[in-house]
Formats: sequence, structure tokens, C-alpha cells
Amino acid sequence: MRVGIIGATGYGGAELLRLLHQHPHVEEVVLYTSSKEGMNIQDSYPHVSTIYHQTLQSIDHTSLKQEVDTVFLATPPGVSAEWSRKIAEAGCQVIDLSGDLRLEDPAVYEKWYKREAAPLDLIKEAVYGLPEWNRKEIETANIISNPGCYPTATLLGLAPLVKNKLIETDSIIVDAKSGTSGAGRSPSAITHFSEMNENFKIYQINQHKHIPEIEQNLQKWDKEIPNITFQPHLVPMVRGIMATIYAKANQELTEKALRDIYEQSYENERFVRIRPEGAYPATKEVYGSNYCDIGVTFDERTGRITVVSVIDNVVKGASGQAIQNYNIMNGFEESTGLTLVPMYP
Ligand SMILES: NC(=O)C1=CN([C@@H]2O[C@H](COP(=O)(O)OP(=O)(O)OC[C@H]3O[C@@H](n4cnc5c(N)ncnc54)[C@H](OP(=O)(O)O)[C@@H]3O)[C@@H](O)[C@H]2O)C=CC1
Ligand SMILES: CC(=O)N[C@@H](CCC(=O)OP(=O)(O)O)C(=O)O
Repeated sequence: MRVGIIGATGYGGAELLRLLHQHPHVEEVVLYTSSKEGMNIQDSYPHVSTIYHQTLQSIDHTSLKQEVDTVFLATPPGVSAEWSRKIAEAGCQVIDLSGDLRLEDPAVYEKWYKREAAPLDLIKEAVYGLPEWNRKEIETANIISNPGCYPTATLLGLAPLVKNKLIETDSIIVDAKSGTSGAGRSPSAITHFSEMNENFKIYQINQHKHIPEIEQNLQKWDKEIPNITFQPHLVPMVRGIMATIYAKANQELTEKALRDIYEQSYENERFVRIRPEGAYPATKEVYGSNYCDIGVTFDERTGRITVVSVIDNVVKGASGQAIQNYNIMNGFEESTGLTLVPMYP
């Protein structure tokens, strides 16, 4: 198959290049740009030189179907809202890595993203691509809305508790930390080296755009779940997210019963690994891979459950999950091109 990447010069695009290179069903990758037409991808990313030789080309939806079968949009908010419909009507599959099509209520999108929402019919057509909990819908989708990085770690971590109604619904607190690649390639005063090295920052207190995305999905699983507390932080590393999730048990629990529920929930999932009793994952243990690793424990003293969920934000949190969705949409084995062992140390 032939795939196109819009936004190939960004971090999500670069990770798509790395992963698609080893995908056996991808014969051709076409690179599109909004600002660097004619530039060779090697000039932006020397690490893929000799592997990719393409020059970036501008996007023309009228000729798209002659060039590619599937388009990955690794672009900032607003682009997919404008382009997804045209790409789908041209006859191509769309996998959108941005948040444009994730929120079902346009008013909610406009409140949190502070920009105009995509047309409602486009939002309705898009399927939320969290394969572990939404595989059936993804199989027949033509437009995928790839989950955000924090929601991926958080929802995979919370799903067994919420789906099995094990917690006080109003007790969820998510304390999340991310490496700086989550902010994309453009330098900013918040993420540049002197600001972030030997530093640890809280940001967007009670305002992060992933809050409504997490709530929307939790409420689909259990409509009793009210608004949650989710708080992101920046840590001085490049890749990785750790979501530490706290919730109060609504019944008597044992450590073993809790772990059994997590193990059963994910026993058939290739990319979710549950740590054994007393072990908790670190971000480096998923670095460069499509895994989400989860550790869980119950504090009998406080009645609180702690879940630790880690992903590589650029892989399971973005491009790896996008390829997982691509595989499901096209009937390929779900882990095709994604069987990467994490890099360590
Ligand atoms: N980085 C991460 O960990 C994650 C990112 N995401 C989401 O994925 C998307 C891409 O993120 P990321 O790669 O980090 O971002 P970057 O800022 O690194 O790259 C975005 C790319 O989009 C292209 N672009 C910018 N404006 C336009 C436009 N108007 N039309 C078309 N293309 C445009 C640019 O390429 P060019 O100038 O060549 O067009 C740019 O290289 C974002 O929506 C982000 O929120 C989701 C999960 C995790
Ligand atoms: C560290 C950092 O800045 N992370 C980004 C998360 C990027 C992301 O996943 O955003 P989308 O929802 O647009 O895909 C942020 O907090 O906005």
C-alpha cells in the first residue's frame, strides 16, 4: 500500500517514517508539507538519510488518490478539521494524530482548544482509535481520530477500574508527567534546554485539552463518572509519559484480586503489559516501543488504588498507535511493523 504523511517534518511525522520503513505492507511513502515544498526530508532529518530520499510536496487533494491509499495527518490543531473531509472524499483513509476530531461535542472542543471545531458530520464519522477498547469500530472505519498521548496512558490505566465499577466515581486524580517531545519540534520558551534541564514544571493547571477527552471516554464506559482531576507536568527528558492515577476503592479489595482484574482485562493485548506484584514501570522500559506498561497496587490503610501507566508519547501516544489503527483498518495483523523491543538503557 501507499501512504502519505502530512506534517512529516514534525516529531510525529519523523516517528511515522521510522516505523513505516519496517512495515511490510507499505510500499511507498509520500511526504506532504505546508511550508517546505521541494525540500528533501534528509535535510530536515539526517537520521533517515539513505532510507528516505523523497522531497516534500504540497498537498493537492484532487490528485491524492492517484498517489496514496492512506493519509496520516501529523499536524497541529485546525489542519485536520480542514483537510480530513477532502482526503476522505478523494477516496483515501484518514488517520488524524491531532485532537481535531476527538471531542464529540463541538462546543466542548471550542471551549478547551479555543478555536473553531470541525464540522459535526466529520466528527461523527471519525472513530476514536484506542484499539484495546474500540477494536470493532476501528475495523470498519475510514477516518480515525488517534487518541492524545496523555489520554492513551490514562484510559488504558483506568479502564479496568471503571469498566468493573471498582472505584468511587468522584475519586479519580491523574498526576501525569511528560517528556518535552510531546510539545512538538518547534522550540518554545517553555521547553528549550535552559528552561527544562534540571527542572520540573507543572503546566495548564485544570485547563489541559486532554481533560475533556479523558472524561468523554470514561463516561462512555460508566456514565456515573463525573469530571476528573488531571494534571500534567513537564520533566527533563525527551520521550515518555507516566500517568500516576489515584482512585478510592468502593469495596473491599485485595492486592491479588486487583491484579487479576488487570491481567484478565489485558490478557489478549499485545501492547499492554501488567507488572507483577510489587513492581512498577518506568518510562525507559517502554522507550521507542508501542507498549503501555502498567503497575497497580491497593493501599489497605487508605482504601486507595494507585495505577502507574507509562508509554512512549511518540509511539503508543501517537505514531505507533496510528499504525496499530492502520493495521486494524486494513485487516493486517495488529502488531505489523510494531514489534519493537524498547531501547534500554
Ligand atoms: N509529539 C507528541 O508526542 C504527540 C503529538 N500529537 C499530535 O500530533 C500532531 C503532530 O505533533 P508533532 O509532530 O509533535 O508536531 P510538530 O510541531 O513537531 O510538527 C507538526 C508538523 O505539522 C506541519 N504543519 C504545520 N502547520 C501546518 C498546516 N497549516 N498545514 C499542514 N501541515 C502543517 C508542519 O510541517 P510542514 O511545515 O512541513 O507542513 C510540522 O512539521 C499534533 O496535533 C500533536 O498534538 C499527539 C500525540 C503525541
Ligand atoms: C509535553 C507537551 O506539551 N505535551 C502536549 C501533548 C501533545 C498532544 O498529545 O496533543 P494533542 O492532543 O494535540 O495530540 C501538550 O501538553 O499539549
